[in-house]
Amino acid sequence: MARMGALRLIQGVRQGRALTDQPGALRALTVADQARAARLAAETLRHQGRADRVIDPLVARKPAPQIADVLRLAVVEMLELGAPAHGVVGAAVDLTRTLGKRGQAAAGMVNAVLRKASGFADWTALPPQSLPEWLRPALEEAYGPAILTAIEAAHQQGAPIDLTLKPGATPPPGAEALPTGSFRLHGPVHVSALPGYEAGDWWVQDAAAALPARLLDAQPGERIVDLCAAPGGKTLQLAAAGAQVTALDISDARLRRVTENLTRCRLSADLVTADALDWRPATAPDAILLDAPCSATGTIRRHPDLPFIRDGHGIAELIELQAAMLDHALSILRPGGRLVFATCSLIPDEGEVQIEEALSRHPGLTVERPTLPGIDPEWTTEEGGLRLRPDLWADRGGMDGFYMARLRKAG
Ligand SMILES: C[S@@+](CC[C@H](N)C(=O)[O-])C[C@H]1O[C@@H](n2cnc3c(N)ncnc32)[C@H](O)[C@@H]1O
Repeated sequence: MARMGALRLIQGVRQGRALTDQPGALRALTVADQARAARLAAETLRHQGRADRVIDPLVARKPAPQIADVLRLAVVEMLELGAPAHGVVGAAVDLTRTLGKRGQAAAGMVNAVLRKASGFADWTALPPQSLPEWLRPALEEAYGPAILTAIEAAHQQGAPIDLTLKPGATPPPGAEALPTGSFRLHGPVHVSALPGYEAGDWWVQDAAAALPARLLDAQPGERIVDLCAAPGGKTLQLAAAGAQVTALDISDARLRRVTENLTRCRLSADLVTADALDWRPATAPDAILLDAPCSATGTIRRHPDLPFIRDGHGIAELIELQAAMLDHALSILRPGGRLVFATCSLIPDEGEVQIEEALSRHPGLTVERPTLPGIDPEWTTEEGGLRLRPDLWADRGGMDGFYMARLRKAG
């Protein structure tokens, strides 16, 4: 059942739907099978390029798309996840037979190909899944071929679970303390069963995603606006620091997640559903966090479906939206106040270039260079921002791609 569920999820991705946005695909499965299906689908997409390198020389002609995905699922299950070949091959043949006439006809081929594939010896030596053509050239230009390859290798590794702790809270047993203040859990974890979850002592947040709020350095009693707040990881950090937080988002549904997170963590903030492009507070805030909507290309290691469901369209509009949000945010900030701009993107036009252009549009605006614990000076950029990439901290399990900069408005 889990394999059928995984195949359905992958078919959804082929039609442009995110893995996490297919509520119907796994409805008939047990909770355990849903988890297995989701993992199998994600790992198959993460390793699709390598699976194809194993399969392509073994097939006489290109299989139909659904059959190709059955082959990929089985190859990844055997060679990456270490499942015994006998069971996987049999299940893949059965699954193929359920796929109508074309499936009935392909069952023998699937059996033969997978039997051969199960003996493939050099799986770990195969190059990782390449980034798609809509993204690869921009990243190659920005970082060069060696870093691009390291980024692709980091995507293949996936992502551990990082936690941000409330001040004074204790991390769950076995969590590794990271230099920037987050804690990291290695291996499969059932997050809501861990000590401290019910008490709201911590929340899940990638170590890189925790840095924009640290860079803002909220002080107790300060009025701070989190302009794109949902689901609320950064709102929780600002509220935990004792600031008076207004958490704004355009999506009511997403703001409900912020409420749930605040409630679990026994923290509070004022929630506002509004468009960050025209909302004006009654009193100018001391500081603003602008975690702007972006291409999310820094999160591919967590979302291996992203390269397949996007095609690069819409990025130019996002870049315009980010600049407009930045201008409006500066207009509502008090004179002398600070603003952290952040995006979980690897594309410089959504990061470094936004800040360079904002500086030229706003005379008197300055960048304050980051001086946070655990930050490598090499991560600081020319204009004074922080560029984080998935290949950094490779020996520790990487981090999400992010850009952030702290701006100071003229007094
Ligand atoms: C990158 S996410 C924010 C993540 C959040 N800061 C966190 O740490 O959990 C971007 C958010 O911007 C919101 N958004 C998009 N356009 C917006 C707009 N015009 N005004 C306000 N929020 C907007 C989206 O609904 C989304 O929740």
